[in-house]
Amino acid sequence: MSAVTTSEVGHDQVAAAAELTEATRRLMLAAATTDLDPDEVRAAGRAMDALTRTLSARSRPRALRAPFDGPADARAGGPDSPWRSFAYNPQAFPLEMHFDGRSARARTTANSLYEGPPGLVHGGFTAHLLDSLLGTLTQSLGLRAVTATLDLRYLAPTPLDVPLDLHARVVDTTGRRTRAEGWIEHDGVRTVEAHGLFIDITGRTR
Ligand SMILES: CCCCCCCC(=O)SCCNC(=O)CCNC(=O)[C@H](O)C(C)(C)COP(=O)(O)OP(=O)(O)OC[C@H]1O[C@@H](n2cnc3c(N)ncnc32)[C@H](O)[C@@H]1OP(=O)(O)O
Repeated sequence: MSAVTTSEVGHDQVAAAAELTEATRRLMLAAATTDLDPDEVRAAGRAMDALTRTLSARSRPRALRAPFDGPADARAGGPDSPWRSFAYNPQAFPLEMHFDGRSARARTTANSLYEGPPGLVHGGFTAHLLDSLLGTLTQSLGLRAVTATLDLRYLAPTPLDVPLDLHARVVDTTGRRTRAEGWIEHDGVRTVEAHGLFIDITGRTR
């Protein structure tokens, strides 16, 4: 079944979905870090199950998603016009991206939900962040491309709970192949860098 995009539902429904997604992320963090007594934790779990039943009364087959042109529209608004990735999917790590020429940047903080080694961000989540930033940058340039390769170098530990700066740029495009690179830094120290190859799938039906 085809995905439902935000261009197919009303503005207020889109806004409500974004608010619910943020509330769900707050709930996930609270659930992961609560130190309440066992009885209170179980009561909270029952309350959550009741909410799950309420929300499931009418469902879509997939999470609501942004239309393909969304990042390009944000780019057209200039570097001060942000694009918010994963605004309707609480499982994914959201990013507020800014595009400028063939570059993109974002600033975020990873909380306890993204922990790998104690106090540090899991390498799978930093890969997710860089794939999102590089992939959305290519998408913002109008390329309908998917990741063919993503080479990562974990240079230094990426800490939780502090501002992380992400950068990406398109290196070149030849035929269907676009190469892009990006990195994450904290306090001027580069912790992860990525080189990606994105292949244009224009014309492919699935
Ligand atoms: C917030 C939103 C996030 C947005 C960003 C998310 C990005 C993603 O995560 S996308 C999901 C992950 N990626 C995928 O699922 C892709 C799965 N793979 C595929 O669909 C296909 O293998 C695909 C499209 C990459 C290539 O298949 P196909 O269209 O048949 O291309 P094919 O004809 O084999 O190759 C095309 C060109 O790419 C090259 N190529 C393809 N794959 C690779 C590869 N892995 N390494 C190097 N080169 C490759 C080929 O050599 C060929 O080059 P040339 O044109 O110079 O001869």
